[in-house]
Amino acid sequence: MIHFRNITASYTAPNGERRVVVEEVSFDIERAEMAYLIGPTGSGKSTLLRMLYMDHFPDKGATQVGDYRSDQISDSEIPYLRREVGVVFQDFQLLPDRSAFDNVAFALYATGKRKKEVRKRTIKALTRVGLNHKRTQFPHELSGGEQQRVVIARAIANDPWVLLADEPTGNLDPAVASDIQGLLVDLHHQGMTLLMATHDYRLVKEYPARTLAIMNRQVVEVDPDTL
Ligand SMILES: Nc1ncnc2c1ncn2[C@@H]1O[C@H](COP(=O)(O)OP(=O)(O)OP(=O)(O)O)[C@@H](O)[C@H]1O
Repeated sequence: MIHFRNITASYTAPNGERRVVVEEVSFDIERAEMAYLIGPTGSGKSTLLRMLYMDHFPDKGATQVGDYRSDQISDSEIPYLRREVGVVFQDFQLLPDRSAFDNVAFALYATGKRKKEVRKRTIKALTRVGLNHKRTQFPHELSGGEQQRVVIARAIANDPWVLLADEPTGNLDPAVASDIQGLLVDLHHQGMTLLMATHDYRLVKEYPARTLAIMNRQVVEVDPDTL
């Protein structure tokens, strides 16, 4: 499960001024649950996700992801936490000079897996996203939607129990965005915990799920039908 417990988070501007993003926020995401995170630009959606893969730490309170707590985790444990957490961003961040296969395999080699295991997991992940037949192609030979499928394959190759998606469809045409959202929802139906930051209320309505909104530094539950 995921816990946000009394989280206050901020950034310090170059002039030293502290800008509070969220204040005294608490909520939980159960294992195998799906939830959207919505809110205006700059409201703190990415910041909440970053606090789950421990790329940003709260000033007050603690986040918990599985067995890892932000106030107890050591630097050396962070890579282990990140094996349990798949992350998908809007900008695909694929290596341009590597094939789809190698982009996924690269992430697995980084965790010290052997060649045979890497190959097995890479093919499994590319098959799950429907792109194994294009595994030898380079990112520039793939459409935006296909590139995002490779990114999702890379994120799930380590079999994480939770997927954090930050505007994963933000750069895609509406029809392709729906396809990718459908793929993420399928993964959720297969048991993946999914927390997704989005601006795209159309997708929230198309694939309704628990919806959390950041408003005035707080996180509140909203009814997706009212969006
Ligand atoms: N590294 C940083 N240093 C300083 N301020 C930051 C940093 N990252 C984010 N911020 C500020 O924190 C606030 C929250 O940013 P965040 O990216 O979490 O919002 P968001 O809801 O994800 O926005 P968007 O919808 O535009 O992606 C914004 O005011 C942003 O300018």
